[in-house]
Amino acid sequence: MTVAVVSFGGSNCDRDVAKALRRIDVPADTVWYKDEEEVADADGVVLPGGFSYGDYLRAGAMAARTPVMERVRNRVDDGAPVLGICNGAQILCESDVVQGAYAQNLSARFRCEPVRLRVETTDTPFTRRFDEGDTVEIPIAHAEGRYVPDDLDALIDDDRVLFRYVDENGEPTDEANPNGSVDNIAGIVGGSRNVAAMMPHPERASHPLLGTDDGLDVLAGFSDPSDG
Ligand SMILES: NC(=O)CC[C@H](N)C(=O)O
Repeated sequence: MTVAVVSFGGSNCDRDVAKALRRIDVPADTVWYKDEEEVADADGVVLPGGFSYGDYLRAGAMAARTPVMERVRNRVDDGAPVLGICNGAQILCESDVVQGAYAQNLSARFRCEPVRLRVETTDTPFTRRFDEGDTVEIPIAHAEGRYVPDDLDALIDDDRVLFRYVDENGEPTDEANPNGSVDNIAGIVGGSRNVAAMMPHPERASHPLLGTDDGLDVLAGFSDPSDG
Protein backbone atom coordinates (compact mmCIF):
# COMPACT_ATOMS: atom_id res chain seq x y z
CA MET A 1 0.00 0.00 0.00
CA THR A 2 1.42 3.37 -1.01
CA VAL A 3 0.08 6.27 1.00
CA ALA A 4 0.00 9.88 -0.21
CA VAL A 5 0.26 12.42 2.61
CA VAL A 6 -1.12 15.57 0.99
CA SER A 7 0.83 18.76 1.77
CA PHE A 8 -0.96 22.09 1.47
CA GLY A 9 0.61 25.48 2.06
CA GLY A 10 0.77 25.62 5.86
CA SER A 11 0.62 21.87 6.55
CA ASN A 12 3.20 21.11 9.22
CA CYS A 13 2.67 17.50 10.28
CA ASP A 14 2.99 15.98 6.79
CA ARG A 15 6.55 14.69 7.08
CA ASP A 16 5.91 13.39 10.59
CA VAL A 17 3.00 11.23 9.41
CA ALA A 18 4.95 9.88 6.43
CA LYS A 19 7.83 8.99 8.75
CA ALA A 20 5.54 7.31 11.29
CA LEU A 21 3.94 5.25 8.50
CA ARG A 22 7.33 4.14 7.22
CA ARG A 23 8.20 3.07 10.77
CA ILE A 24 5.48 0.43 10.43
CA ASP A 25 6.63 -0.50 6.91
CA VAL A 26 3.86 1.34 5.05
CA PRO A 27 5.39 3.07 2.00
CA ALA A 28 4.37 6.70 2.37
CA ASP A 29 5.46 10.06 1.14
CA THR A 30 4.36 13.64 1.13
CA VAL A 31 2.67 14.81 -2.08
CA TRP A 32 2.25 18.49 -2.91
CA TYR A 33 -1.45 19.25 -3.36
CA LYS A 34 -0.88 20.26 -6.98
CA ASP A 35 0.39 16.77 -7.86
CA GLU A 36 -3.14 15.49 -8.17
CA GLU A 37 -2.31 12.40 -10.23
CA GLU A 38 -0.13 11.05 -7.43
CA VAL A 39 -3.05 11.34 -5.04
CA ALA A 40 -5.37 9.69 -7.58
CA ASP A 41 -2.91 6.77 -7.89
CA ALA A 42 -2.25 6.28 -4.16
CA ASP A 43 -3.67 3.28 -2.33
CA GLY A 44 -4.39 5.39 0.72
CA VAL A 45 -4.47 9.09 1.58
CA VAL A 46 -3.66 11.12 4.70
CA LEU A 47 -4.70 14.74 5.12
CA PRO A 48 -2.22 15.85 7.79
CA GLY A 49 -2.33 18.44 10.54
CA GLY A 50 -1.17 22.01 10.42
CA PHE A 51 -2.49 25.41 9.51
CA SER A 52 -3.38 25.16 5.84
CA TYR A 53 -3.67 28.66 4.38
CA GLY A 54 -3.21 30.09 7.85
CA ASP A 55 -6.62 28.85 9.02
CA TYR A 56 -8.13 31.85 7.17
CA LEU A 57 -11.96 31.96 7.10
CA ARG A 58 -12.20 28.75 9.14
CA ALA A 59 -9.59 26.04 9.70
CA GLY A 60 -9.59 23.78 6.63
CA ALA A 61 -12.03 25.91 4.63
CA MET A 62 -9.59 26.94 1.90
CA ALA A 63 -7.83 23.58 1.49
CA ALA A 64 -11.28 21.99 1.15
CA ARG A 65 -11.80 24.04 -2.01
CA THR A 66 -8.60 22.97 -3.79
CA PRO A 67 -8.98 20.68 -6.85
CA VAL A 68 -7.04 17.84 -5.20
CA MET A 69 -10.02 17.28 -2.89
CA GLU A 70 -11.96 15.90 -5.85
CA ARG A 71 -9.27 13.20 -6.11
CA VAL A 72 -9.46 12.54 -2.39
CA ARG A 73 -13.24 12.22 -2.65
CA ASN A 74 -12.80 9.71 -5.50
CA ARG A 75 -10.46 7.62 -3.37
CA VAL A 76 -13.05 7.67 -0.58
CA ASP A 77 -15.76 6.56 -3.03
CA ASP A 78 -13.46 3.77 -4.25
CA GLY A 79 -13.19 2.45 -0.68
CA ALA A 80 -9.51 3.35 -0.14
CA PRO A 81 -8.44 4.15 3.44
CA VAL A 82 -8.39 7.92 4.01
CA LEU A 83 -7.47 9.59 7.32
CA GLY A 84 -7.77 13.26 8.22
CA ILE A 85 -5.73 14.29 11.27
CA CYS A 86 -6.51 17.56 13.05
CA ASN A 87 -6.34 20.14 10.23
CA GLY A 88 -6.96 17.18 7.91
CA ALA A 89 -10.11 16.34 9.89
CA GLN A 90 -11.20 19.97 9.54
CA ILE A 91 -10.64 19.75 5.77
CA LEU A 92 -12.75 16.57 5.56
CA CYS A 93 -15.61 18.32 7.37
CA GLU A 94 -15.27 21.49 5.31
CA SER A 95 -15.48 19.42 2.12
CA ASP A 96 -18.48 17.41 3.41
CA VAL A 97 -16.62 14.11 3.09
CA VAL A 98 -17.65 13.52 6.71
CA GLN A 99 -20.51 15.20 8.52
CA GLY A 100 -20.27 18.07 10.99
CA ALA A 101 -18.01 21.04 11.62
CA TYR A 102 -15.18 22.12 13.90
CA ALA A 103 -15.62 25.26 15.96
CA GLN A 104 -13.28 27.16 18.26
CA ASN A 105 -12.38 25.38 21.50
CA LEU A 106 -14.74 26.40 24.31
CA SER A 107 -11.73 27.67 26.24
CA ALA A 108 -10.85 29.92 23.25
CA ARG A 109 -7.29 28.69 23.74
CA PHE A 110 -4.93 26.59 21.68
CA ARG A 111 -4.66 23.28 23.58
CA CYS A 112 -1.55 21.12 23.16
CA GLU A 113 -1.49 18.20 25.58
CA PRO A 114 -1.85 14.42 25.87
CA VAL A 115 -5.44 13.18 25.99
CA ARG A 116 -7.00 9.80 26.63
CA LEU A 117 -9.31 8.34 24.00
CA ARG A 118 -11.71 5.41 24.13
CA VAL A 119 -12.14 3.27 21.03
CA GLU A 120 -15.87 3.34 20.24
CA THR A 121 -15.94 1.17 17.14
CA THR A 122 -13.50 -1.37 15.76
CA ASP A 123 -15.29 -1.56 12.43
CA THR A 124 -12.81 0.69 10.58
CA PRO A 125 -9.32 0.10 9.19
CA PHE A 126 -7.93 2.51 11.80
CA THR A 127 -9.31 0.74 14.84
CA ARG A 128 -9.44 -2.89 13.72
CA ARG A 129 -6.39 -3.64 15.89
CA PHE A 130 -8.22 -2.60 19.05
CA ASP A 131 -11.03 -3.99 21.17
CA GLU A 132 -14.05 -1.77 21.74
CA GLY A 133 -13.55 0.16 24.98
CA ASP A 134 -9.73 0.11 24.78
CA THR A 135 -8.17 3.41 25.74
CA VAL A 136 -5.10 5.04 24.16
CA GLU A 137 -3.09 8.16 24.84
CA ILE A 138 -2.57 10.43 21.83
CA PRO A 139 -1.83 14.18 21.98
CA ILE A 140 -3.98 17.01 20.69
CA ALA A 141 -2.78 20.40 19.38
CA HIS A 142 -5.54 22.68 18.14
CA ALA A 143 -7.55 25.84 18.59
CA GLU A 144 -10.60 24.83 16.54
CA GLY A 145 -11.30 21.32 17.73
CA ARG A 146 -14.82 21.50 19.11
CA TYR A 147 -16.65 18.95 17.00
CA VAL A 148 -20.29 19.73 16.29
CA PRO A 149 -22.12 17.01 14.33
CA ASP A 150 -24.91 17.77 11.89
CA ASP A 151 -26.86 14.76 13.14
CA LEU A 152 -25.62 13.17 16.37
CA ASP A 153 -28.30 10.46 16.39
CA ALA A 154 -27.29 9.31 12.91
CA LEU A 155 -23.63 9.14 13.95
CA ILE A 156 -24.45 7.03 16.97
CA ASP A 157 -27.06 4.85 15.26
CA ASP A 158 -24.65 4.09 12.38
CA ASP A 159 -21.79 3.32 14.80
CA ARG A 160 -19.74 6.16 13.31
CA VAL A 161 -18.16 7.53 16.47
CA LEU A 162 -14.51 6.44 16.29
CA PHE A 163 -13.09 7.83 19.56
CA ARG A 164 -14.35 9.75 22.60
CA TYR A 165 -12.29 11.84 25.02
CA VAL A 166 -12.30 10.02 28.38
CA ASP A 167 -10.84 10.36 31.87
CA GLU A 168 -8.48 7.93 33.60
CA ASN A 169 -11.45 5.67 34.37
CA GLY A 170 -12.40 5.51 30.70
CA GLU A 171 -15.46 7.73 31.22
CA PRO A 172 -16.39 10.56 28.81
CA THR A 173 -16.61 13.32 31.43
CA ASP A 174 -16.69 17.10 30.89
CA GLU A 175 -13.27 17.38 32.53
CA ALA A 176 -11.82 14.95 30.00
CA ASN A 177 -13.22 16.94 27.08
CA PRO A 178 -10.44 19.35 26.03
CA ASN A 179 -12.43 21.49 23.60
CA GLY A 180 -16.16 21.11 24.28
CA SER A 181 -16.84 18.62 21.48
CA VAL A 182 -20.45 17.43 21.45
CA ASP A 183 -20.75 14.08 23.27
CA ASN A 184 -16.92 14.07 23.82
CA ILE A 185 -16.44 13.01 20.19
CA ALA A 186 -12.76 12.93 19.21
CA GLY A 187 -13.06 11.12 15.89
CA ILE A 188 -15.67 9.98 13.42
CA VAL A 189 -16.07 7.56 10.53
CA GLY A 190 -17.55 8.33 7.12
CA GLY A 191 -17.98 6.88 3.65
CA SER A 192 -18.21 3.11 3.60
CA ARG A 193 -16.33 3.14 6.96
CA ASN A 194 -13.02 3.69 5.11
CA VAL A 195 -12.59 7.39 5.89
CA ALA A 196 -11.96 8.78 9.37
CA ALA A 197 -11.47 12.24 10.83
CA MET A 198 -9.77 12.68 14.20
CA MET A 199 -8.40 15.68 16.11
CA PRO A 200 -5.65 13.88 18.10
CA HIS A 201 -2.36 13.30 16.28
CA PRO A 202 -1.37 9.60 16.01
CA GLU A 203 1.98 10.56 14.46
CA ARG A 204 2.84 12.35 17.71
CA ALA A 205 2.30 9.05 19.51
CA SER A 206 4.50 6.96 17.28
CA HIS A 207 7.64 6.23 19.29
CA PRO A 208 8.38 5.35 22.93
CA LEU A 209 10.62 8.45 23.04
CA LEU A 210 7.47 10.53 22.52
CA GLY A 211 5.95 8.95 25.63
CA THR A 212 3.57 6.67 23.72
CA ASP A 213 3.41 4.76 20.47
CA ASP A 214 -0.35 4.12 20.73
CA GLY A 215 -0.82 6.04 17.48
CA LEU A 216 0.96 3.38 15.45
CA ASP A 217 -2.00 1.03 15.88
CA VAL A 218 -4.22 3.72 14.33
CA LEU A 219 -1.84 4.32 11.42
CA ALA A 220 -1.71 0.55 10.93
CA GLY A 221 -5.06 1.06 9.21
CA PHE A 222 -2.89 1.54 6.13
CA SER A 223 -1.15 -1.83 6.57
CA ASP A 224 -2.23 -4.90 4.70
CA PRO A 225 -5.04 -6.42 6.86
CA SER A 226 -3.50 -9.85 6.38
CA ASP A 227 -0.46 -8.62 8.37
CA GLY A 228 -2.65 -8.83 11.48
N1 LIG B 1 -2.38 20.77 14.69
C1 LIG B 1 -3.28 21.14 13.83
O1 LIG B 1 -3.53 20.47 12.85
C2 LIG B 1 -3.97 22.44 14.09
C3 LIG B 1 -5.34 22.49 13.50
C4 LIG B 1 -5.91 23.88 13.36
N2 LIG B 1 -5.03 24.72 12.65
C5 LIG B 1 -6.33 24.40 14.69
O2 LIG B 1 -5.59 25.08 15.36
O3 LIG B 1 -7.42 24.11 15.08
